[in-house]
Amino acid sequence: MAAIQTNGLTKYYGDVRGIEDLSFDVREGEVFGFLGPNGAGKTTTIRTLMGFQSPTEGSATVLGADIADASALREARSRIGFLPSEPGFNENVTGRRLLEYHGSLRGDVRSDELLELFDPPLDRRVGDYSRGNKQMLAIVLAFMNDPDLMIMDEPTSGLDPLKQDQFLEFIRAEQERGKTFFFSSHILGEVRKVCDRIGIIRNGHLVELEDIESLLDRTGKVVRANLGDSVTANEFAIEGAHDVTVSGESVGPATAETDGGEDSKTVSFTYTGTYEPLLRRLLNYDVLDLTIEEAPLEDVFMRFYGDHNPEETVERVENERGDDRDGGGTDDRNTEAADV
Ligand SMILES: Nc1ncnc2c1ncn2[C@@H]1O[C@H](COP(=O)(O)OP(=O)(O)OP(=O)(O)O)[C@@H](O)[C@H]1O
Repeated sequence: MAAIQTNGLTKYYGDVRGIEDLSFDVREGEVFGFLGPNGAGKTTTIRTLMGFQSPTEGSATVLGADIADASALREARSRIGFLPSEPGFNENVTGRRLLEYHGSLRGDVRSDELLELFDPPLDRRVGDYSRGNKQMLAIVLAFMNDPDLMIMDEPTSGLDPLKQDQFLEFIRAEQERGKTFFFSSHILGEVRKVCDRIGIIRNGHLVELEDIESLLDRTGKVVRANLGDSVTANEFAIEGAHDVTVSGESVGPATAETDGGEDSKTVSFTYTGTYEPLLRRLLNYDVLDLTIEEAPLEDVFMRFYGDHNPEETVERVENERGDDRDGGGTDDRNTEAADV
């Protein structure tokens, strides 16, 4: 059974599209990253899956419970942890009080262990917490009853880089214990560290769904080299190099015919090939500095989906996915808001 299954899930806010026709599944035991730029529909998806709002059309199950079935969803939620993007706490009480309160409602089997990793100042008023401390408290509250499925909306926001890494490491360890994760992010770097598969959402549509390695292979790397010798764009017209730039000025895609006429010692481009030809080419130069990094997510969108009509992209993805669907779920329409 899939941990999460959506079928044509759609949510409109009046005339405003939140999400449209989302169909995907999250398998038990996997870490699934849900990526998209601001306003893409990530929070809408999560809030709909949690039963906080009802879909306009389509259906979904979470740990087997139909999100339109309030009592089934309530029961399933005892095994689901939720980490919202902006935890809304009662700011007048201490963290410890909230911990006790949540523990009495949902159970507490591991807050001591969690507090060793994520350590908000429990005896202070939550209203005096920094954003990072609030997020750490939210993490402890979400995990303290040891849920099987964790749904998280931008979970690392507010955490400093060290805590972010610690949190991602924690996710990996939890996955080893058989836990399932569905989380939204707009940071490709963080999802690549932990996710098995990712879905990319844009303008409310799912435009990509695949395992992380395949996506990164297609995305390519951003290469930037400072050379001791002068270079022109044409010299890096190797297969797999895109948008070769010298001196910070784009000269367009490199081809054998193209030579931007630039004379510079810095070259940068996106590269989608294997490393060997790239390194061979670089060996012809006196390389003073070299960085090879993942492309920012926004660039990924621009490269693959920049001018495309989302509907066309969705059609392509659907065709590519073909028989990859389980086909479960119901065909409920216009369901009532779940009472959770
Ligand atoms: N309560 C609401 N009322 C009206 N429109 C909404 C509401 N919530 C979201 N929307 C709209 O739905 C679309 C998707 O928003 P959503 O918050 O789901 O995106 P997101 O991917 O989570 O963005 P972000 O990363 O900025 O949080 C946006 O156009 C947004 O303006």
